Amino acid sequence: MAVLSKDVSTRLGRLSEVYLRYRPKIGRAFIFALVCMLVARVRRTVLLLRKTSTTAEPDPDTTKKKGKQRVELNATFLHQFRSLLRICIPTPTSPPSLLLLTNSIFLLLRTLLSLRVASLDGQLVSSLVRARPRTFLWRLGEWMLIAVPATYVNAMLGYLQGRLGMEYRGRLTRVVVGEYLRDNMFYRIGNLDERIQNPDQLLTVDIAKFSSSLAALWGNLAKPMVDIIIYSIQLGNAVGGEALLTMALFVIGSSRLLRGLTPPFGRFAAEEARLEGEFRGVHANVIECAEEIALYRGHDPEKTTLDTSYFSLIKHINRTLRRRLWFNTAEDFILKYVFGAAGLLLCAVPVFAGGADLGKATEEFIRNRRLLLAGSDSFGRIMYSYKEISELAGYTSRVSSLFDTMRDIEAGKLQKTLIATNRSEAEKVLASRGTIIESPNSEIQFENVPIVSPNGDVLVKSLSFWVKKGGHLLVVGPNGSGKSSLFRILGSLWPVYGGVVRKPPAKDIFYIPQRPYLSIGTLRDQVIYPHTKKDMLEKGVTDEMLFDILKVMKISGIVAREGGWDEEREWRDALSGGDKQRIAAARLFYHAPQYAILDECTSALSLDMEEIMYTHATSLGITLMTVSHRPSLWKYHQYILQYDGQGGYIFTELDAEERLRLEEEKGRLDVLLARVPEMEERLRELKEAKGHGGVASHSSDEEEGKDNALPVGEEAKVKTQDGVVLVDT
Ligand SMILES: Nc1ncnc2c1ncn2[C@@H]1O[C@H](COP(=O)(O)OP(=O)(O)OP(=O)(O)O)[C@@H](O)[C@H]1O
Repeated sequence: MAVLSKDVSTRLGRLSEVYLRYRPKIGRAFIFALVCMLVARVRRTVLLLRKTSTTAEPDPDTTKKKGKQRVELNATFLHQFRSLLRICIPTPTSPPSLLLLTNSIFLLLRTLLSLRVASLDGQLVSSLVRARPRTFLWRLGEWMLIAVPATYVNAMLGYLQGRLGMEYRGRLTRVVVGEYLRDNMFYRIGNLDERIQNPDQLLTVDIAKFSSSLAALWGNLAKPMVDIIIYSIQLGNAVGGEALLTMALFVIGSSRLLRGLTPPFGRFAAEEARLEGEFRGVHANVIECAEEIALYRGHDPEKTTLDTSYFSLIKHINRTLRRRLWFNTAEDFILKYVFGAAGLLLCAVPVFAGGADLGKATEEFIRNRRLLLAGSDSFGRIMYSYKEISELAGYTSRVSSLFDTMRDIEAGKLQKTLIATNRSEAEKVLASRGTIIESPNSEIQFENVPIVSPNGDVLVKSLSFWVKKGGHLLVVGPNGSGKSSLFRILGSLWPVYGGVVRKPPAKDIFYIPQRPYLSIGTLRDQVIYPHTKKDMLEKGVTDEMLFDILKVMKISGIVAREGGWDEEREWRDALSGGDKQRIAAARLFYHAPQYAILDECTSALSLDMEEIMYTHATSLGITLMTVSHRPSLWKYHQYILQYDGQGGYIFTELDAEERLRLEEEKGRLDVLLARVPEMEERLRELKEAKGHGGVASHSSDEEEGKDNALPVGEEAKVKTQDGVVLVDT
């Protein structure tokens, strides 16, 4: 037994002799193997991404399901990310590229400074162990000298990251807002499509989060990668390639384990952003409709809605926090303690391999330990970045969904739940397209145009009518029959699903809606909207002329009352309903377009103000298209488009004067007819009273007629009561 063990130990001794003799070569071979492994891994990833990125168009079915979209680090993410990145960093010489380059230089500087500090640390401890105070003081001085650039570099890194975030945000916001406000996209997103629920949240919070997350990505991912390579080379030289390879395998294994344990942070981030948007939307609604809610005393239902929305949000955040707690525990355990122990083992290799004196061994141990700590910190950052990239994927998916939806809407690919009873017919109608032609003679003409709501409801199957200059049109019909929808088509808010629409350019048609819109700005801005003061002056209009316009609508007093033309206020709350409608009328007079659509815009005006508005508008040469239920407005129109509410309509010339006279006649007759039973009763009573007076009955008709005649006094009574002649006696 003893012989055997002696034999084994001799062999081990020889083996370690061989190992020590060829150690540098073995180390180099292992480092080579490590590099080959890394290259193979990167190549495999790139190939996989290339293969999948060709089919990486976002899946509409997945994006359609609100809040349930898959957010993963896959080819779809890369595809969306690349599109957004092209906006954030358009060219290699654009300002964000230069900022990124500066950032990278500072990141590299920090790594080099860290290397120097690691080495200095080792030398400081070594001089302590060797009891050399002079060397110690020199090294300490050097250490303090390095601290100056090191602190500056750290501060610069924070500053550059912030600047990068702002640069990305500015570029994205400019592009998105440009698209959002082009061609009424803001209307179409909310009304014709249902994919984007809270564009305001996307445009403000989500873009900001995406930008800061993207700005942090470079520092959290690229820098640790560079660090790991540099530290690995340094460590490889110190502890040998074989130890490094063992460590690398260990790191790869545990990182896989951690990745497996990572919850879907991307989906969590996207869902949180969506719920935040909903919560914000409910608050915005309370602010917007404060007066109505207050007058209805609707605080309880509003509170319930707010509570429900907030509860959904915090429920989600709590769930995310719980998942984060378990993940952070596992992450900390693996990264700090398991890696720490492995690192200590690794640093101990050169010490046990022996040879060096105590001072040298201490110096190497401290330096290696420092390098290893920095390396594991970098590795930790990469692992942490995985979580951050997942969140970035969430924001990427949110911001991209806005771009994708806008692109689809532009191409006419809308997604909206159909409520129409005949779904297949609705789908057919929505899939077809009509023609819009700019009218050469500035006339408006609809030829067989269906009026279809965005939900696929066919309101009018095929509508044909025209409006010529001076031929004022009245549109009437039951509620919800499609009167306003006609003008949505005319204003290009809704698509034309068939037939031909001929119309003048958009600038020639002015719209005054049911609810007068008052913008954020000065009193002057309210009258000239959507013009600016500059436009107004270019048009040759002065404040005095605006004042005269207000005088027509008898609202010029508002200028003094509100503190002058340049006064800014929350006009929505500051003006009464009638004031708002008079301002809207003044706006019409200021623009004096060829055509004006007046959609129930005089409901808060008195009859005399209404008359002033209509007569002044016609005197300015504006052709009016009015939607109104008020018979008092009929006389201002020459044509009528009357919906029957069943999909049918009549378009005909309107003899307004005659119609109004007949209407008044009919009204009077209705009053008389309502009094007939009462009068009959009264006559019967009078007859009876006369009978009781002892008058004998006569057989001849003539006699009877005489007997039944009312006494003069009674007849007069009836006349006085009603003010009209009821019975011609
Ligand atoms: N953005 C929209 N999305 C879906 N459906 C809509 C939209 N806007 C209007 N509708 C629907 O289209 C139909 C016609 O609406 P429209 O506003 O044209 O009615 P209207 O005849 O002007 O009614 P009212 O006299 O009450 O103003 C209604 O059933 C309405 O619910």
